[in-house]
This record gives sequence, structure tokens and C-alpha cells, in this order.
Amino acid sequence: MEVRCRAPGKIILAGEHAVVHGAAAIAASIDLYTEVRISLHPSGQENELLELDLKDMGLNLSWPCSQLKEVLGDCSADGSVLVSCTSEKLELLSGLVAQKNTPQENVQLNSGLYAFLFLYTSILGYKPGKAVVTSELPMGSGLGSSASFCVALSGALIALSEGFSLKTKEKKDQFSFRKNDLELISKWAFEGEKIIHGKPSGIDNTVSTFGNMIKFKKELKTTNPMMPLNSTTPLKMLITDTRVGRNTKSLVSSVSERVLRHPDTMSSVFNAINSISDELALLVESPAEYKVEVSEKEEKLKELMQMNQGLLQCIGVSHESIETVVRTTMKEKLVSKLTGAGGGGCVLTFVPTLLSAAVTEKVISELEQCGFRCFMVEVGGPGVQVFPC
Ligand SMILES: Nc1ncnc2c1ncn2[C@@H]1O[C@H](COP(=O)(O)OP(=O)(O)OP(=O)(O)O)[C@@H](O)[C@H]1O
Ligand SMILES: C[C@@](O)(CCO)CC(=O)[O-]
Ligand SMILES: [Mg+2]
Repeated sequence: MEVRCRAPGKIILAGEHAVVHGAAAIAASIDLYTEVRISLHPSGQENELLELDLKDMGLNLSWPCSQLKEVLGDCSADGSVLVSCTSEKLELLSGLVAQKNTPQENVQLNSGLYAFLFLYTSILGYKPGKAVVTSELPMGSGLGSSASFCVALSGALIALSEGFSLKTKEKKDQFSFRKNDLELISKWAFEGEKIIHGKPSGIDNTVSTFGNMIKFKKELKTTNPMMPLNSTTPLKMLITDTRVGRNTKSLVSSVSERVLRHPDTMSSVFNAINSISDELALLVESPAEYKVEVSEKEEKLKELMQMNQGLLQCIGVSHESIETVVRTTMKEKLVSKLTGAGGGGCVLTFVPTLLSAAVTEKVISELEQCGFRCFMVEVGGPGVQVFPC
């Protein structure tokens, strides 16, 4: 039995960090994906293994299934019953990963490996199998690599879990998940994100699962924290990867520490960011038929992004490299803001409809001279997808 699942990365147009503290945020999927292919081996053989092949890193790891069972103990392994990773279990998982001597320069990868072992064994138990992972997303750069990894993995595992059948689409050989399955996949991915991030809001796994553009606010939990948005105009975004490494977990906890030091002030900043997200949601859904209406709408969008970047700087998650991108693009009156957790990583620059190719090229060339890497992305594509093998 074999299945292939892919899930997109994302950009956050407004509201990162504030969303962890209850404010609204706007996110959209992008056309860069993580793909997880899992094949199950027949059970009852000798030396059964769980293998993980991280193709982009050239890293091959394996654990004997008997060892996993001995260390982690009996588990119910039911994909339909959600469980969270306890701190005791995390200890055991870190022991299993520590034996593998993963490259020292990439210790942050370990939390991804804990999430892998947790999700696999919680959903499929100790069935022997092999997972092969490839990703088009730069890892740890603000484009949701952790969430797309957890969503693609949860999707593949759920598709292979007992009693599960995929909905066959009209077209031959095409499968899709049902809405309930998508919700389950997103929830499992959230459990994985908790292992990697510490305190995720849930926005990244939600947008990676459902795709398109969403408004997300934790307070809406009584109903659904996610509201799909129908963007009326295509948004073109230039992404600049500053190549400055950072990790979401420590940035999120640095903001929480600032909240403890300045609770009232930080609450006012989060309120301001919440208003930016609310305004942006109305704006992207508002129709704009004529050139003048489009450019008015784009001017407002630019202003909102600019204000959001200012507030992100004020909560301490910008970085010298991000400020360099903001200044460089501003020379051509283009607005940029960090996306994701900040502290380096990727920066978004809004590309207005009427911007000439020559100006775009000039900006890209200047950014590349600073040592950054630039690329354009399509905003608002599909979420998690499953393919038969
Ligand atoms: N393809 C992958 N294979 C294994 N682990 C991965 C993969 N992609 C991401 N991870 C895990 O996620 C971690 C990066 O997650 P992190 O949340 O810090 O960054 P991000 O998701 O790229 O950015 P952001 O959360 O700001 O959008 C990696 O260090 C690794 O543990
Ligand atoms: C920084 C943050 O707001 C977005 C990371 O993409 C964290 C989260 O919401 O989980
Ligand atoms: Mg992440």
C-alpha cells in the first residue's frame, strides 16, 4: 500500500504573532509544496523497520519497529482519535532521535523528527513502512515549512489508516479527502506543530490543509476559527528570502516574554494588528472593476502592510536583513513586510498590477546584490491533496 500527499506553504498577509494572542490574521497558500510518500511493508516479517528518507537533506533514518514498541509502549493507533504528545512521550521520542546522531548543524531538524515519529506511531502504530519527504519550501524561513510537512504527513497517514477510504472524484484515478477528513488532518498537523513550535495558533496548518485565503481568529473557536476569504483580485507577491536562519518557537516565546513585561502596551499593539487584519479581509473581498478602483485598493493594501510591518518591528520580531529589504523596495515605492515568525527568513513585497517588468527586475537585482534570494509566488492555490501511487 502506498500513497502520496502534498500540502502547500503559506504567506501571512497580516497578523502573525498577534494571532497567537487572539487577534485576527490573514493567510494564503502559495504554490510551493511539501510532498510525503508513504509505502507500507507487509507485517510479520523479520527486522521490520520504520524508515524516513529526507531527500532534500540526503538524510536516511530508520528505527526497528520492535524498538519503537519497546520504548513507546502499546498504543491504540487510531487515526480518528486525536491525542497530544505528552512531555514524557516527547522525552522518549528525543531518546529515539538522539541515537541517530543527526547532523549537528541542523539540530532544529530534531523537532521535525519527533513530530514524524509521534504522528506516524499515533496514527499507524508500529506498522513497518517507509516515508519519503521532499519539499520546495525553504526550511525555517517563514513560509510554513513545518505546517506543510505536518499536513502532508498527516494526510498520507490518515489515507493509509484502517477503515479509511478516499472519495473518488468524477475524473478517473483522482481522489480527494472529505471535509471531515480535512478537519482531522488539520488537527493532527496541529499536534505536530505543537511539537515543533511550542505554542502555535493553528493558522499555518489550517491554511496548508484548506488552501486559498483565510481569516483566522482563535476567539472564533466556539464556531470555527477559520473564515474562507474570496479574494476578488489576484495578488502578486515577490518573496525575498534573506537566508537569515531563525526558528518560530523561539520568536513566539520572545513575544510572549514581552507580553509579560508590558501586558497593556502589547495588548494595544495586538488590537491594532487585529484591526489591520479586519480591514484587509474586507479589502481583499471588495470588488474593484476599473483601473482607478484597482489602484485605490492596492494603495490601501500597501498602507495596511506597511503599518503591520511597523507594529511587527515594535514587538521585536523584525531583523536588520528584513529592514534592508523594506528600505530597498521602498526606493521604488514598493511596500514590504516580514511573513511568518520574522527574525530573518522571508519578506513579502506587494507587486502592484501596473508595475513595469523593468522596475521589478531592478528591485530584484538590488536585493540579490545584498545576498538575498528572490522569487514570485502564486497566491491562494489548493490545500492538501492526495494522489494514488
Ligand atoms: N521537510 C521537512 N522535513 C522534516 N522536518 C521539517 C521539514 N520542514 C520543516 N521541518 C521542521 O520544521 C522546522 C522549521 O519550522 P519553523 O516553524 O521554525 O519554520 P517555518 O515553518 O518554515 O516558518 P513559519 O513557522 O514562520 O512559517 C524545521 O527545523 C524542522 O524541524
Ligand atoms: C508567528 C506565527 O504567528 C505564524 C508563523 O507562521 C505563529 C503561529 O501563529 O503559530
Ligand atoms: Mg512553522
